[in-house]
Amino acid sequence: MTAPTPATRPAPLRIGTRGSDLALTQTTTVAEAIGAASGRDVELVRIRTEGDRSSASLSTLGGAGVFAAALREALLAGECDVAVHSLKDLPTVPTPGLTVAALPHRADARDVLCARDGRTLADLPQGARVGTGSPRRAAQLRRHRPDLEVLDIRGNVETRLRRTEEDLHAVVLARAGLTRLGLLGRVTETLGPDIMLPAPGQGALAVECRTEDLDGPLGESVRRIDHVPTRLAVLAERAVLRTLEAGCTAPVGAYATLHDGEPARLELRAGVFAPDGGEALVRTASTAVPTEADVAALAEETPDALDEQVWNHAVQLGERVAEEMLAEGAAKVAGL
Ligand SMILES: NCc1[nH]cc(CCC(=O)O)c1CC(=O)O
Repeated sequence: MTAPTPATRPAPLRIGTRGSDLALTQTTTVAEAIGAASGRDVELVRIRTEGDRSSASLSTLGGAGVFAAALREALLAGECDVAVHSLKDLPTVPTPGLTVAALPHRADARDVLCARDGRTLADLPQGARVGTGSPRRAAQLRRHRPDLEVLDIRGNVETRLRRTEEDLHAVVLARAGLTRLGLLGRVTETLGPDIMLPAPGQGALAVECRTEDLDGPLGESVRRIDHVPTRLAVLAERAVLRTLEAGCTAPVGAYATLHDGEPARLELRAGVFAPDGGEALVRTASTAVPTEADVAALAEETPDALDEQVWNHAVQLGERVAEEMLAEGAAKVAGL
């Protein structure tokens, strides 16, 4: 390869990231993908966030998006050009001036159990102590195993895993995070969506940039790593969360999958769970969506029609399911 002359080579894309091991591996993967897809140089910029500093319980920390807020401020202030977030930690309310330009291919969205002695949820000892900081996971654990003692835990993935060698029998974590950290060996059971409905957007990353950069070379570079099936699925999942007016720590789960065919079908399962594990309201629904090939053709010919002809199908599926759930008392069940 011949190096372009320095005068014409654009400055590296500066990609903002949180400093945790998980955030760094995630951002490195995205940075490499953008670099490979666009041929541009990329560099990582570390941004410290309140969520990383505080050891307070996640559900008591200043509300939605503590992890995302500092990264977004850095992006708006021009300290970086692109921010990489875990989608499930991103509030559904849009930030003026910022746009999620790419949702790359998502990893396995499911939750997993990491237990002592290779145990599964069904064969944990009576009254076992299980750690999670997530009201959604706690409610579903109690639903299947009312005898468990569910403890609120915090900290990064390694810290939480270590507790299974100390005072806990098990912890529940996102499979995607363990995959990225090379820690899949610690998984003793992958929990299906019928047992543990994942958080909306779990396993997906969101690549955000300033809206003003969308139509330029930066937007063009980032959009290359967008993945249609992921975008469809997470739009439906997050529409559930938004319509229920629930935050990212509410006991709400949603999981959508795309099934091939002519037309393709997007299937959504959504649920709200009473914190004590007593009640649950779970609904499934599906809708026809254009095939990936049709979406690619539209993106080429009439990109302005994508919202109307593609993405709205997913959003409306999520809204419809959430509205049905609200009519059946979802807000009361989940304590929203
Ligand atoms: N809330 C913390 C968080 N944010 C994203 C992930 C994992 C990866 C993902 O879901 O994208 C995790 C850890 C976990 O829930 O186990």
